[in-house]
Amino acid sequence: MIKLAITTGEPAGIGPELSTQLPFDQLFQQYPDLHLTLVGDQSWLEAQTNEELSAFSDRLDFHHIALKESAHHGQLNTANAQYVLDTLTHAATGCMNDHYQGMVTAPVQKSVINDAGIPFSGHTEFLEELTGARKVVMMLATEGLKVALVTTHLPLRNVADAITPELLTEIIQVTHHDLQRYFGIDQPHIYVCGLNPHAGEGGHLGMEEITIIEPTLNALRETGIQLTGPLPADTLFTDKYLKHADTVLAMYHDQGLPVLKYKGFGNAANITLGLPIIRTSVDHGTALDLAGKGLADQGSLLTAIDYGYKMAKARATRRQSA
Ligand SMILES: NC(=O)c1ccc[n+]([C@@H]2O[C@H](COP(=O)([O-])OP(=O)(O)OC[C@H]3O[C@@H](n4cnc5c(N)ncnc54)[C@H](O)[C@@H]3O)[C@@H](O)[C@H]2O)c1
Ligand SMILES: N[C@H](C(=O)O)[C@H](O)COP(=O)(O)O
Repeated sequence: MIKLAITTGEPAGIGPELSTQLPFDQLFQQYPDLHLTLVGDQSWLEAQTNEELSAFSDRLDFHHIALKESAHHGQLNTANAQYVLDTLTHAATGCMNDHYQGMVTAPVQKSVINDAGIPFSGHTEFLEELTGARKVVMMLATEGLKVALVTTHLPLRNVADAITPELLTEIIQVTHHDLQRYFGIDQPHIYVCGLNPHAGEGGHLGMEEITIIEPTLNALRETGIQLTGPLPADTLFTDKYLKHADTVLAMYHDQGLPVLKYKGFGNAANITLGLPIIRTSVDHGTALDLAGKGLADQGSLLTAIDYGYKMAKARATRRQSA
C-alpha cells in the first residue's frame, strides 16, 4: 500500500472542501494500492461534502485533530493556527516513521499563523526544520516545465544578499540529486537564471552573475552536473531553452513561479526536494474568496497526489532493488 496523508490546511480556506470532495472512486481505481488519510478536524471535514465517505473506509480514513474554535468559511481565526501546524507535524512525523509513505498538503494561510505569534514562512521551511533536513529546495512542476528556486519566502530586498556560493551549491546539488532519485532523470540538465536584468549585462546591471553565480556553476560543472547559465531570465523561459531543460533554477520566488503558474496553474504541484520524506502540495493558496462556495478547482490537488504517489512508488522500487 502507498499511504499518503493529506493535510487539509487552513480550515477557513478551500483545503477542507477540496480534500473531502475528491473523486475518490476514480482515484482508487487509477491507483489500486493508494490509501489516503485526511488529517484535520473530522466533523468540519465531513461537513464539507455530501458524499458518504465511510463508503471508502478500506482506502480512506481520518486522523482527527480537533479545531480549537469553530471554523467559518473565509474567516481567519488565530485560535486555529496551532491546529494547522499540528496537522503538519502529525503527517511529517508519520512519514518519518514510515506510517505514511508521503504527505500532500492543502494550502495554509501563512499570515494567520504569524498573526497568532508563531513565526512561519511556509511548509517548505517548516518541514526543513522539523525533519532536520540539511537543505531543501522548493520546486513546482507541471507538464513540460519544472521550476526550482534558490530563495523562497524572502522579502525581495533581502534576495541578493542571500544568494551566496554556499547556498547556490547546496540548492543545485539537492535539485540534481532529487531529479535523479525521484524523477528517474540520469543526467539532469539544469538551466540557471541570472539574478539581474539581462543576467547583469556584463556587470553593468549588477555583479552577482560574475562574482557568485558563474564561479559556482563552473565549480559544479567540474563535479559532473550539467548546467547552462546564468541566462537572462526573460528569455530563458522560451522553447529554445526549455526543450533541453529538465528544470529551470530561478533565483527568487516571483522570477520563476509566475511563469510556471501561467503555464500550469491548476495542474501543477509544489514539491519539496531534499527532505527525508516525500512532500507534495497544491500550486495555489487558501482562496478565502472561494471557500465554501463549491467553486475551487481540484486539478492541483489531484496533480499533487499524482506526484506524491509516483515519488513514493519510485522510492519503494529503489528500496526493493537495493
Ligand atoms: N501551498 C500553500 O500552502 C500555499 C500556496 C500559495 C499561497 N498560500 C497562502 O495562501 C494565502 C492566499 O494567497 P494568495 O491570495 O496569494 O493566493 P491564492 O492562490 O489563495 O489566490 C489567488 C487567486 O487564485 C484563485 N484560486 C486559488 N486557488 C484556486 C482554486 N483551487 N480554484 C480556483 N481558483 C483558485 C483565488 O480565488 C484567487 O483569485 C496566503 O497566505 C499564501 O501564503 C499557501
Ligand atoms: N511559494 C508557494 C507558491 O507560491 O505556490 C507557496 O507559498 C507554498 O509554499 P510552501 O509549500 O512552502 O508553503
